[in-house]
Amino acid sequence: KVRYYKFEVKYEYKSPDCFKKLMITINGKSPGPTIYAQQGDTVVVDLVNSLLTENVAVHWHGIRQIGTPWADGTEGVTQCPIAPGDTFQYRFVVDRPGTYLYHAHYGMQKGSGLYGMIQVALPDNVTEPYYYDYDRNLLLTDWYHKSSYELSVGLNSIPFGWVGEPQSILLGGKGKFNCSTPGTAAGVCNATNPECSPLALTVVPGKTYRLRIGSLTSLSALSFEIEGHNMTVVEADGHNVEPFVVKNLFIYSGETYSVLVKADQDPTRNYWMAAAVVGRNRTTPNGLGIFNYYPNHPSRNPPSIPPAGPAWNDKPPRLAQSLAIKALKGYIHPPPATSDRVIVLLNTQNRINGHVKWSVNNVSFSLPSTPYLIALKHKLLHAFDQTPPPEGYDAAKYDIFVVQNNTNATTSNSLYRLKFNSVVDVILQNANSMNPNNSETHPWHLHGHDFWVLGYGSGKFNISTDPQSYNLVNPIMKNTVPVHPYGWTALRFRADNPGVWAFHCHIESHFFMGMGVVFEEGIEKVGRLPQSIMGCGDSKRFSKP
Ligand SMILES: O=C1O[C@H]([C@@H](O)CO)C(O)=C1O
Repeated sequence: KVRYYKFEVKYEYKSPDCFKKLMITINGKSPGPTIYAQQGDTVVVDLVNSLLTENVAVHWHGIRQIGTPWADGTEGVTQCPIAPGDTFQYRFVVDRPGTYLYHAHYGMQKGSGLYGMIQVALPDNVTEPYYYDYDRNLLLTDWYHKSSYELSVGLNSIPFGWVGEPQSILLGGKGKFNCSTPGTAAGVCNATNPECSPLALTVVPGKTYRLRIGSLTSLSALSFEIEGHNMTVVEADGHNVEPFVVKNLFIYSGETYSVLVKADQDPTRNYWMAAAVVGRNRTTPNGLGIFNYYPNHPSRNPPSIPPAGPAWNDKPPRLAQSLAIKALKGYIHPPPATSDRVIVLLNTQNRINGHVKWSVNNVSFSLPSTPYLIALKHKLLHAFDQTPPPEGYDAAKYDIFVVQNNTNATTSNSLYRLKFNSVVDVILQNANSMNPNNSETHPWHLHGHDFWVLGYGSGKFNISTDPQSYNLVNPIMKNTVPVHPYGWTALRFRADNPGVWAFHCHIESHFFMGMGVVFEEGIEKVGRLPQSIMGCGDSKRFSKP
């Protein structure tokens, strides 16, 4: 079946957290419409760029784009940006059931509100290996009052202007900024604006809900909880997991989870839903919503104090959750026992020509003006740096626990070329940032694939001993995974999807500052590229019919 959507993308004044600012909406809303489809369907989205003076591109996060690498929506990698006034048609098959996301993938536009969720149902007559009465979704985001332009100019300036902590956390696009915060200009914040009434999720007492939770924060790692209720995690990034019960769910930007929640508490009242920042010293108030027991009024505040959330710097429970996620028996995709290539990616923050950057093996990523997919397919080899990026770093000499100068860091748009169908291991190695005693959590997202998560560890990855601890029995497959502070995360994937695929930190500002790499595989197997992706850089000449 074909699922057709028309998305009109434009700027509007909105007050999602009571503070009025320009934001990007889809058909007048943010989050945009949820895309509903069934496994095997073709999704068609006609994206109308009504931003007037701004380009756009939309990425379908978690959809592998098998056979349609040009529909991945990654500006500079798989397509030229969509110019104002243009309509671009995305057409792709959703080949796996589960919970996915979509969001802008052009500059730092995601942070302006261009995002939503994708739900892919099982084929008829196939049921989930768990029971629920109703299916709901919830998108978590963080929210800045400055425009994404102001934020990106700061990041690119000397001296460096950091984006700082967001002003609000939004649940389903709604939050509540305290309008009496000092420095808030008169007239821009209105606490009684109905646009910022809290999100209410209405439940019928006694029923079990499958709650599909996705995070598309620009910066924040979150802990989500529903006051007084346990949640049973059953799905992660579209894969069934061995169920485990949590009181609070840690979720990083780019991840999705399904949890089962039973409305089994006192039905005469409502309960708080709360999302708290973790991993960074939080100054953002917790995002709140109402878990509304029918027939209580959805706007009736719960009688209790909202949950405070866990301490931001309590790391062990976060690592423990990562380690708890295992593929569900009966749904295990066994990984290949060995790999053909191991790429170690050292994540560092450093200064290049006075600019603060993030680098991978001392290379800070920049996008070429001709998208790689077009450059490689049409052999425009001058379009990007042909020097292969480093396979690793000098682990014997590098102390990950201290601030390092990394004076050899450079900016480059080179990419990793993978042998088609080879098995690749990627080790994400975290390190100290430019601030003493600080290492951050980075959620890394791979386009075009699901990867096996083979393991997590603390400290420096040891290539001769740590692989012995890999989980090759029931590892989960995911498309986004955290690398914890001063830790490592080991992934394996098969380079079997012809195309060019970004792999990057899903923190908007970190990717903007260079924290990413690109993989190419099987470019010769990619079919004829559509005209519609052309028109920028050296691809101008192909855009003429
Ligand atoms: O990229 C970043 O820069 C700041 C800080 O390290 C410099 O002010 C921060 O917290 C980041 O994540």
